Amino acid sequence: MTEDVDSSVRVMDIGQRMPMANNLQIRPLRAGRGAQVFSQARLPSRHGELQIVSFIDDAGRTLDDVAIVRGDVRGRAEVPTRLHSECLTGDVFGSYRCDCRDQLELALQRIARGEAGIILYLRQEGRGIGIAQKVRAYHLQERGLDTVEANLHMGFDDDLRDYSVAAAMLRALEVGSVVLHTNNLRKVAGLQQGGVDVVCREPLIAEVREQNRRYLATKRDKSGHLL
Ligand SMILES: Nc1nc2c(ncn2[C@@H]2O[C@H](COP(=O)(O)OP(=O)(O)OP(=O)(O)O)[C@@H](O)[C@H]2O)c(=O)[nH]1
Repeated sequence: MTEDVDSSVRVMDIGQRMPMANNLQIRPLRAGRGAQVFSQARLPSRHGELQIVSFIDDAGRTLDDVAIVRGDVRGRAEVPTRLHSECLTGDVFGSYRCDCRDQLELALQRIARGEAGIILYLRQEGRGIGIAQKVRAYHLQERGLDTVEANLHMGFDDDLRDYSVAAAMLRALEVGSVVLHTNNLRKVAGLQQGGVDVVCREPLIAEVREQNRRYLATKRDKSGHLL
């Protein structure tokens, strides 16, 4: 490991990179595995000056999950941090079926206000079932099932997400401790189990719309979200 001269996170020495063939194998990180920073770049944005950081796992495989970092987070205490689970429909297409995009915007605004902050963009589409199955879940919801019932009907657990990857990424960023912006206590527990010091939780409440009212109620009543 070497340190970039003007970077706020540690990046891999170019000579330590795994062969290209390995880098092309993109697989999810298994629980308990570690991560290293692979590369980073400036990301000037509508939310100010940010950095985007990519990672590899212990076997040298690149991860699809990335960190959006504001300021110098290394060794810093109480860094505002958000774990955002990918939601193609909300994040990209602005769907009102969920509150994902509003939460992402809120999180970006919050870290833009401060000196430091982190958003981990985790490729956990549909709480881990993927986009194809999520569309099927939407179809079932249009026939009367709620979010959890739809997942169960398809033979999945209501939430397949694992936060060990997120913990490994935060450890790789060498963050001192975090303030986690979430309504989901599983995220807090997941990071703590992964050795991240979570000082406290900050709620992240997005606008309730007619189209996402049932989705939010199900999160509160069945998934244990503090809403
Ligand atoms: N399976 C399924 N996943 C959904 C549905 N709507 C949104 N999602 C996914 O749910 C994830 C967001 O998770 P949520 O449970 O809404 O919120 P959270 O991230 O657990 O909690 P917060 O940190 O408080 O936002 C994203 O991966 C979305 O793609 C749905 O109807 N079915």
